[in-house]
Amino acid sequence: MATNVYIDGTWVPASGGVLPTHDPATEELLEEVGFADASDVDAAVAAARRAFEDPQWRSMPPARRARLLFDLADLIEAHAEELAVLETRDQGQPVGISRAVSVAGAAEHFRYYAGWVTKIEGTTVPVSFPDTLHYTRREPVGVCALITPWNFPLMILAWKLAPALATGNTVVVKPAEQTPLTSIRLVQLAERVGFPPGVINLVTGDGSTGAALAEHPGVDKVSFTGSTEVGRSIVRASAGNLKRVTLELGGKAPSIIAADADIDAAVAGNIAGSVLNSGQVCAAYTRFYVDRKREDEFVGKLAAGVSGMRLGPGLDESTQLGPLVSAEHLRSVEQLVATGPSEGAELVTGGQRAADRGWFFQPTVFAGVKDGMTIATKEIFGPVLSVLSYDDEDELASVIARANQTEYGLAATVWTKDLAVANRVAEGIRAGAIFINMPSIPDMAAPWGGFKASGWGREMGSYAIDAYTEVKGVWCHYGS
Ligand SMILES: NC(=O)c1ccc[n+]([C@@H]2O[C@H](COP(=O)([O-])OP(=O)(O)OC[C@H]3O[C@@H](n4cnc5c(N)ncnc54)[C@H](O)[C@@H]3O)[C@@H](O)[C@H]2O)c1
Repeated sequence: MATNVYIDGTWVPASGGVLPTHDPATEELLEEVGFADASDVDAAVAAARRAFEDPQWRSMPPARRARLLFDLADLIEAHAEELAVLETRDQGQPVGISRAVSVAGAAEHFRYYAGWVTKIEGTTVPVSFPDTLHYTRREPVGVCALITPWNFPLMILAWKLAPALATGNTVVVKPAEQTPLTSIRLVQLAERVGFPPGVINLVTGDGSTGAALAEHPGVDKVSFTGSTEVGRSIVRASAGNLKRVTLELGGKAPSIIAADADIDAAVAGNIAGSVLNSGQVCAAYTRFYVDRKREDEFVGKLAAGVSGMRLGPGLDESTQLGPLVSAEHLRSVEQLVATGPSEGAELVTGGQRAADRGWFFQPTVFAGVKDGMTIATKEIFGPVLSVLSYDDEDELASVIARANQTEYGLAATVWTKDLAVANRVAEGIRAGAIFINMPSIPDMAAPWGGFKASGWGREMGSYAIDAYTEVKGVWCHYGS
């Protein structure tokens, strides 16, 4: 079954063969899934188009569409443990994170957008043309390609699928090749809920499958979460028919720790905000700008905190840090970490692969990091924390300027008891989400997305309703 793709309500063998997916904790082959080629993508897009035009979906009463999404949320919860274990086996994250963040987050996302379905309203507009009523309608964009990454595969698919369906679109889902299993399972659950055939299609495959979707003239919108580099190629590929494009891309979030911060709370919160899922988080805090007066204390406690964390397989309930997702990603983290000492940073703890078997990497802290160093500028996407420093709070403007010296702008955080400092940082940092005295946590009701090269558009809340709809203005002349 896993080697099949889901097109027009039927599981059919993929035309491009199979792709392996591995358990990152053991390196063992977990399963082979279908490798969809361009002909599968064609078929999936055609099915999504037919379903989009079919009155069975197009004219489905909103309350019925809402019911489908509520039912899917319930079914996810009914299969919560199975999904959590599957996510951990495929992705590596500790099973507690799979339960509390990935699965619970996915179910709540479907429930939240189920609530929206019956509340997507237009407006009336007081146009100056005489005897004329102007009103707006919100209509679905059409066929949406949902292309997802490997770090939170189930939850990020929910971020896209729930609002896309809530607004009446049809979709072709393309999960990351490293972690396709929970996306396949989610689509199987959606099938049981009773979405009409063709509303949801799934093509597993690698970047070539994603590229075929991004280029396809039958796709109206691409919603992509992944690397900034691939995001750029999606924009280029989408130019042909000027697809709508939403991009959630990379990050290099700064954390500013003021002299008056409660250092114990700042250390705990920054650890939570940086090494969750072994740092494979787009909004992970990675650059720590600490007032020099508190630097030694902060570095010491940060290093003690991360080096005391339990590394292990995600299925072990006591594990706090799981493996990285793949051998390739482990190599990339190792290479970037190696630049730290060679460019003059002080390695305080970690810095090495943590086991011979499984793609584990030690949580790593560097001190004495300078702004231009590779570890302070490149997205590492691993448990690697770089501490920089600044001289005193009069320099807040310059700290903000240094924190802004990055192509990214997804998230940032500040740790202080002074509300004026907190709000100056919130105002000055060019990023889509600023967390004051707290770890970075997305919430389905709040906008999520990046400034600069961290992306285009916003997901979540009412912003996702905007992202998956077109606005139509209707002019109605009723005079003689
Ligand atoms: N901003 C956010 O909300 C957010 C959330 C999670 C992850 N991310 C980012 O995702 C990245 C890690 O994920 P990744 O390594 O899976 O990203 P990636 O860009 O390598 O892959 C993401 C997806 O795109 C597909 N893909 C690859 N090449 C493609 C192409 N040319 N055309 C179309 N699709 C293509 C992949 O198969 C995969 O499904 C990090 O940069 C991280 O910051 C961002």
